[in-house]
Amino acid sequence: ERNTRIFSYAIYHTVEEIFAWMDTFVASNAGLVSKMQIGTSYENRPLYVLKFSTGGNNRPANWINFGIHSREWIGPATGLWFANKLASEYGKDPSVTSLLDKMDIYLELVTNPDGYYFTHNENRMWRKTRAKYSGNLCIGVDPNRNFDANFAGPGASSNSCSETYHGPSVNSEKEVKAIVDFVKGHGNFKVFIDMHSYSQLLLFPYGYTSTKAKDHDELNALSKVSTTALRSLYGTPYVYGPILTTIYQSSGSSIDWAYDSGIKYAFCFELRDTGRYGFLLPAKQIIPTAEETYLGLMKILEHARDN
Ligand SMILES: O=C(O)[C@H](Cc1ccccc1)CC(O)(O)C[N+](=O)[O-]
Ligand SMILES: [Zn+2]
Repeated sequence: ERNTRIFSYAIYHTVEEIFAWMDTFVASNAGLVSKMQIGTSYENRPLYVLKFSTGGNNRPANWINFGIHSREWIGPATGLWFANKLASEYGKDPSVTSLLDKMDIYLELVTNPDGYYFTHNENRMWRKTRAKYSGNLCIGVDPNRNFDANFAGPGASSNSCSETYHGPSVNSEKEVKAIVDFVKGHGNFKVFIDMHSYSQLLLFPYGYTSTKAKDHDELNALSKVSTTALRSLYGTPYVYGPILTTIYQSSGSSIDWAYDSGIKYAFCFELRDTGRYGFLLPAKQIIPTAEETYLGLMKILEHARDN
């Protein structure tokens, strides 16, 4: 019988375990962290966001979401570790402290809870939401094709059985609409990061066009700084660049929408590995992945803090 329930960051957790952890984490960091609900999923699970704030009113903010694709388990696992790291470094690490004295940080640790539950109980390789639409042959919409950014364009599928099915309409997915409404309603986000796996890439807009983003040079230079910091810990190599030329063409993605909504620092991390294990990254790589990613993330957040 386990008399001390210590939460391990070195294993993958179920959605129930993560939700329980959130309440303990918030309770033990009450002055810094609060839990918000931005909506509910298709199957009516809560869409929770952890808010890190040291005061002020609607301060410039950083958004990071994890696990929008449910089979990418390293995302939420990295997010859990990152949340704990931020809380333990505030008041100790000068950079984290100055970041949180000036900006808020919002973390959505389980962005697709229905899909995440499904990967634990039915199909480990599930990617999409679990939404059913009458007239569709298959279940699920790719949430990373459901945003209002050249919706239903090339790099998204109209076939409900496709892994990149864009859904019946823009923001049809409750999990997507909740993010859009919250981010737009807040109106003061400077950073929008969507954490994915795998491939070891740092991507920035655009995916729906070969036209260079107006901030291409700054985002490219920042990507170099971020991936260099990430690689400094364990030598993990990342490739960086615009979505279209670095991975492939895609329409309706979260970061293209965020960027076109005016959030300049819009990035997607494709975490470890490069295909040996792929989505089935062994749990022993969770903490090393989280530690190296923290270094890369901090470079982006520090840049936003200082510019
Ligand atoms: O197809 C995707 O949504 C991501 C690539 C991506 C990432 C950001 C914006 C547009 C596309 C790749 C992945 O993380 O889903 C891995 N995969 O292809 O399964
Ligand atoms: Zn993904």
